[in-house]
Amino acid sequence: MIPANKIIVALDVSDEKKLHDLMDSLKGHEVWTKIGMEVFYALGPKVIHEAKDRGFKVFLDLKLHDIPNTVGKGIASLCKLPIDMVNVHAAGGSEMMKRAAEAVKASGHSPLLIAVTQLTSTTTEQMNREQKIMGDVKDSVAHFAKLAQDSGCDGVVSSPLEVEAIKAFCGKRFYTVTPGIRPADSAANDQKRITTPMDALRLGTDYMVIGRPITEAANPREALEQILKGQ
Ligand SMILES: O=c1ccn([C@@H]2O[C@H](COP(=O)(O)O)[C@@H](O)[C@H]2O)c(=O)[nH]1
Repeated sequence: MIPANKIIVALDVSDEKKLHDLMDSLKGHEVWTKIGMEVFYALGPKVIHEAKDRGFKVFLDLKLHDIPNTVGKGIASLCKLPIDMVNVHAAGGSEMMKRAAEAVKASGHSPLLIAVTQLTSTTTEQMNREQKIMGDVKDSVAHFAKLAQDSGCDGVVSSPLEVEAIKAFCGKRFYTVTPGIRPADSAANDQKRITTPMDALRLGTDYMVIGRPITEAANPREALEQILKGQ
């Protein structure tokens, strides 16, 4: 069994009716919802209120990555919304993450500040070739996790495959938020560093982010309930 409050459902749609139907289909389960670029850019900040009104915690996943001043002020604006988690890209650097952390603190309601390490769609080979970061992707993730922790973030986004390394490096209380979750019978799509929900749980993830295996299922509620049962 997987505790519902460890699951963050990625509401990656741009159609308003589809969004409402999805949120309604999840009602009654203690899952979080994730508002990402697709839905936020299409429908705007009201979607956060709509998720909160239905009783869901909200992870606003806009992955800010810009100069420190812009990110600090951007995070300050986002913290006026009733969000429970927000994020930046660790590759933006320590000064940028520190400004984001200061903005969260100053906001008074303190959503968790999470930094993206290496996207779960990135392989070691791609990272070596395109980013010119040598070595294994796990080492880069652990490096960015420590940088994020030292800069005042509460946790990181990584694949479940890196959770043990992050916890060893940053301590058990540093949060891990892990997309790249695929039930055994689901397509990987563009995700590269993946595990099943049960393996993510065994590896010690704090929150697992699941999108298409639920949102593109014929019956999203049933798909969620299968995952909760550990199937
Ligand atoms: O490294 C990352 C960071 C964020 N994501 C986001 O998570 C969901 C995953 O959706 P699936 O449909 O389950 O693949 C999506 O919103 C991404 O933007 C990520 O996948 N990897």
